[in-house]
Amino acid sequence: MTQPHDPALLARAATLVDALPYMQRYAGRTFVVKYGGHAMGDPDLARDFAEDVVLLKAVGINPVVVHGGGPQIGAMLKTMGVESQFIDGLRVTDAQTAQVAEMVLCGAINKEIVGWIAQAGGKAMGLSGKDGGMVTARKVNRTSKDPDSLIEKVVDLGFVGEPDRIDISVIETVSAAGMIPVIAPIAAGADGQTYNINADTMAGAIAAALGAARLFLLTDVAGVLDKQGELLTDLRPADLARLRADGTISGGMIPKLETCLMAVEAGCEASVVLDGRVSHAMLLEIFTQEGAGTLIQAA
Ligand SMILES: Nc1ncnc2c1ncn2[C@@H]1O[C@H](COP(=O)(O)OP(=O)(O)O)[C@@H](O)[C@H]1O
Ligand SMILES: CC(=O)N[C@@H](CCC(=O)OP(=O)(O)O)C(=O)O
Repeated sequence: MTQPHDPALLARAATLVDALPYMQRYAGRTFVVKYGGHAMGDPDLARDFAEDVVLLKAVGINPVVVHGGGPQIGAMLKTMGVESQFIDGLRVTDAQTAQVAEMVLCGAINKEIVGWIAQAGGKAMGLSGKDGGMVTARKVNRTSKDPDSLIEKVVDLGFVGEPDRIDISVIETVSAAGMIPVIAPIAAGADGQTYNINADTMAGAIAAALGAARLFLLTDVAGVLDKQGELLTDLRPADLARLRADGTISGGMIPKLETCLMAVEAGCEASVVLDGRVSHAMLLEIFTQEGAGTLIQAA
């Protein structure tokens, strides 16, 4: 028998041994992973993402995937000659747009992710907030101040919703059956109407309801960056308020961090903003001491 003295082989074994305490710590816990529409464009990254999720399941963690698909909804609407308007990062959604969002998110995208997970050797179950009555949505309204009169006006976003009530039994049943739930951010309201939900918001609410050990938001930057462009590795609620007040965070990062904060204040142990453009970023964050991205914890 040959002795494995090859340093490269020993390094591989060391990597696995280093991961052992993290596997033991998280076995049986739930991780909610938000996979955004921008990250889906690259087939190599999609394969790596599916492998990460299947690996988590194989070591006894319960991954729950919530996906977006904003660019794909936009592309479909464009072929129909419809332009979307966004307010605070939310797509103003009329009845036709809600129908297209449901078709794109619950159809092709959801099944594509289920397919990637199958390719990686896992079993996934595609769902939306409607399935099994998992999520009941309520309508979102925004207010804006009229610059002349300074009177607050309600801005109607149409059929944009946010989770109002979450029944976690469907997710738990699917996970307990050895499958990975893959959830599209569409839900019905108490009135039976279909609502389009921002995928970060959906993931945060589900992570809170499940008391998840981690909420991962995969995006297209290294994490939350300071004004010099350096990665901020650890943030607490007071830091977030300061970064917002001094303009360090803007645009899509504002609702993303609001979601992270809401999730940790409502029962999820920590949220992480991670670079979805980096292969296996999630494994590095979970199974190495160095971690990756920005970790957000409650005070
Ligand atoms: N301080 C910051 N650090 C990192 N990204 C920031 C910051 N402030 C604003 N952003 C912007 O937030 C974006 C991520 O939000 P968003 O575009 O909504 O992501 P996604 O489409 O993945 O949900 C980044 O691409 C970046 O342009
Ligand atoms: C209300 C609202 O804005 N819904 C989003 C849902 C998809 C989404 O959030 O996708 P990403 O994560 O890829 O951006 C939309 O219509 O684009």
